[in-house]
Amino acid sequence: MWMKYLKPYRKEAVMGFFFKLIEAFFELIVPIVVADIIDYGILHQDQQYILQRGLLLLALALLGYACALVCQYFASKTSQGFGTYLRNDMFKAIHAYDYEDIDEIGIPSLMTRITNDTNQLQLAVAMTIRLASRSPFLILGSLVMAFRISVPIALIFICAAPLLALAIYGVMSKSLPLYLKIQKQLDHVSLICRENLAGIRVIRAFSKQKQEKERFQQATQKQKDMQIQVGKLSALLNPSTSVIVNCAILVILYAGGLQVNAGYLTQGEVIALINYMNQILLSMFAFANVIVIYNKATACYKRVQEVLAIQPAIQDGKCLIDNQEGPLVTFDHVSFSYQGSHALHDISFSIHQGETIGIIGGTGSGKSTLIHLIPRFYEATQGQIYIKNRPIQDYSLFSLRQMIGLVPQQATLFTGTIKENICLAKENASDDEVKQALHLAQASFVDEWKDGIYSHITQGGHNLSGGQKQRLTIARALVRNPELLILDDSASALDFATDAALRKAIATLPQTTIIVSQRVSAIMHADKILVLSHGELVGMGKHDELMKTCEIYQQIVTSQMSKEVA
Ligand SMILES: Nc1ncnc2c1ncn2[C@@H]1O[C@H](COP(=O)(O)OP(=O)(O)OP(=O)(O)O)[C@@H](O)[C@H]1O
Repeated sequence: MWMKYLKPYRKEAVMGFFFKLIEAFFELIVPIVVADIIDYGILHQDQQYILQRGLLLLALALLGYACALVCQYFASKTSQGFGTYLRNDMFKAIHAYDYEDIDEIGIPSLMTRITNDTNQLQLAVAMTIRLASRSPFLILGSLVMAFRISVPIALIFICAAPLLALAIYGVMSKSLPLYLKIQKQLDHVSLICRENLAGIRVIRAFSKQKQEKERFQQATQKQKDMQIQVGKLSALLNPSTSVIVNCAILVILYAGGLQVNAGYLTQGEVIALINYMNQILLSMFAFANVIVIYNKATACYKRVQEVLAIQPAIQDGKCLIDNQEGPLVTFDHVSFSYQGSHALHDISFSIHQGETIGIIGGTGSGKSTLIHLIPRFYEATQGQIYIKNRPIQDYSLFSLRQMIGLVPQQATLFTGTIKENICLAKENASDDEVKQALHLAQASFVDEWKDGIYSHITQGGHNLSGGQKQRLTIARALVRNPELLILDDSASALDFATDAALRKAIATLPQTTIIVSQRVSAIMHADKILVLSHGELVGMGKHDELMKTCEIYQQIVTSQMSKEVA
């Protein structure tokens, strides 16, 4: 997977790698130049030489800095490009998901995966370019340089380097699992945060601020404790490695001193060896950091891969909806379960063109599930659904969904103007068409606003009342003149008068309509009423027929209509 997303940026990645190696190469030369200054410039009091070498050091530093900048540029370009490409692909994959897949992973998890997890992978890419090449190069380079200066002293390096690696490994192996736990705890903290921000009105309405603050405090406290624990462990790293490095430097000084006295080494070379020792230590630290990032990235990689691996089970058909005769929708012994739990059982009915169908039933009886099968948000587990006498799977999803104007139970609006929200259903709807749809949906309140249909809707439609939001979503479904209008309990926030006016307006339209409602008054005049109970179709017919034949319908009517009708 990595390679697919890195492929378009491979030139940049190679360039970044290359410039980082040049920078490391300059770093390796510095101790030699310093040694020259000590051995020749200071020994012979040659100020000209010291100045020249000093300028060379400055030039090396500037060149190194320039290379680091160029590498940073290419690393950022590669990692940002990689992240963007990956995120776009994930977004595309999520949009193709069936509802079932979305239910399974969950929206908060999808959000974390597309934001945090991809960021972590992006960081791993950048760090691979910036550090993964530099650190091993510097460690090996320093060893080679040490061997070039003095083989016996280089043997001290050979002993010290594995000890250093061991000390770093010891601390890392203990702290890495903690880093992963911290990452999970961070997910938990952000989940509480998101839940609280999204549900702030509910929390205030039930005066649950204190409990929520405590819940948040507990989560952040746990995270703090874990951070301190990992901090304590990491704090061991410095003293332990310093002891090893300083012991090694002591031995280098002692053995180097003997070699200087014997005339095998110069003072400058001893200083260079000490510098190389320090470089090995710093490079090992940097490499350990890369390993931490890789470990975090591995966990994220799995989560990202899961998102990309899901293949939608619902396949697109090829046919377009035409003007064929026959019932618009037919359910033939349809059953449906959510991951094994039954929601609909053996449902059969037909809806003819131009009819108004009412669906009623208790909470959780399967009303929404039933209508979600018509646009193929979910696929029937058993039985067959036909649209105009053709199996629903034959139709292209686009054509099928274009035919339907669905007003979901929860009114969802997007940031933008009212017109932009309405035009979601019909891209090029004119102002007049939008106004007409608003008028039909009893949303004429928009006319009274200063900016009319160009009034702004804030995120989630928070500047509108529940009833206003519902009417706008109804207008959105109406603007495209759908062949089949489905209202899923979408007038629940309207007062009785507005609800009645809305039904009257809709009844003047030629399209087929399905009204799902808990209110008998909303469906009692329908051409056919379906009564659902525990996922079963327990009654079907007109109001008067059901009053005689369906006990559950009678119960619903008596519980609701005693005051209104009787
Ligand atoms: N996404 C889902 N995953 C798992 N189970 C679900 C899901 N949606 C609904 N259910 C279950 O399926 C059953 C039918 O739910 P459905 O939403 O269709 O009922 P409903 O009649 O529309 O209820 P309401 O009138 O309260 O909206 C319920 O038992 C519910 O718990």
